[in-house]
Amino acid sequence: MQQAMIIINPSSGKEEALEYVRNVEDILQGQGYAVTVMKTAKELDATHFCIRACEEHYDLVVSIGGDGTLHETINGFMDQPHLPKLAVVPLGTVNDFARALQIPLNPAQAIRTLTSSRIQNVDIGRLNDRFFANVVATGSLAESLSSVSSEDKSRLGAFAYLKEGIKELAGKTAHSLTIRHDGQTWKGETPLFIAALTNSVGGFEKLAPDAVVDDGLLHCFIFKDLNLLNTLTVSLSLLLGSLKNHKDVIYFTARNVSVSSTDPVRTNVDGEEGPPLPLELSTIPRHLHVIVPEEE
Ligand SMILES: Nc1ncnc2c1ncn2[C@@H]1O[C@H](COP(=O)(O)OP(=O)(O)OP(=O)(O)O)[C@@H](O)[C@H]1O
Repeated sequence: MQQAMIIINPSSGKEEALEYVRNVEDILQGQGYAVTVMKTAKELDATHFCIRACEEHYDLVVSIGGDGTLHETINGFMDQPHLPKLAVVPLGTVNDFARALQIPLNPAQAIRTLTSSRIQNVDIGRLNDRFFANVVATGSLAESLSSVSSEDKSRLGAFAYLKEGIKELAGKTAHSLTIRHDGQTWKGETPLFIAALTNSVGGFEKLAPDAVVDDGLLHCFIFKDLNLLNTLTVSLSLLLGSLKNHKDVIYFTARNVSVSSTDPVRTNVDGEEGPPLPLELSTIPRHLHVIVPEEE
């Protein structure tokens, strides 16, 4: 019999996660799976549960929660010879991974995706000794992103990040970063560096419109300068999907990127606070096997 593990964060979204578990169990049992439900109680539980699913040769892991739960879940896949398929029921406020894969943001509809026979192979990102699913950001603006409140994210969606960013611009100076890729080195002051695996970052689905989930590439943006005036034009470019053409933005793609600084600089990884610099970033192409909706 095939085995499925449901990893659920009961605190995700508006604490409505548990309502959906019965539904997911019914669908999986209807497909012939023996189902194990694992509820997270604290940080890293999802990683430990997923490691167990790999070691015990589960066929499927279903992550029910926000991007934070998904991030912890995929880190359970690290260095595992057996990888179960992955399914996602998004319950967070941003849900970049689901957006990038056209998994419905409505949980009831996302659950119906579990009956799909379509598997999408998806790149995973490596950051030092851990994985990421969507994005790594660093610089003084990225530091402020970790402090965006859940209330603001629920109320304002992606614009919560713009609000926090604009507030931050008034107060802080840019850090000096060294960014290396493909034999090239960029050195300079920047308030924000972003490396995205998918098109959707912070809920902005057009931030990296050229990013395809299985292109094996990091889509990187260096913001050369963000004063209050050009932030307006950068924001407009962000909404229109033309950020890479903005005069104050450097865009490049790479398979390997390193970022360092002489300053102590923090990072934001998949929407949560990440490790401090230095960073070694790379991709593992098509490493995840994700259940996605059937093509229309
Ligand atoms: N039972 C729990 N109670 C509180 N926090 C938990 C629990 N289980 C896991 N966590 C932590 O909650 C963090 C955030 O979870 P997640 O991102 O899934 O939900 P969210 O905060 O609702 O989503 P979003 O960030 O999109 O708003 C996880 O990274 C995890 O460490």
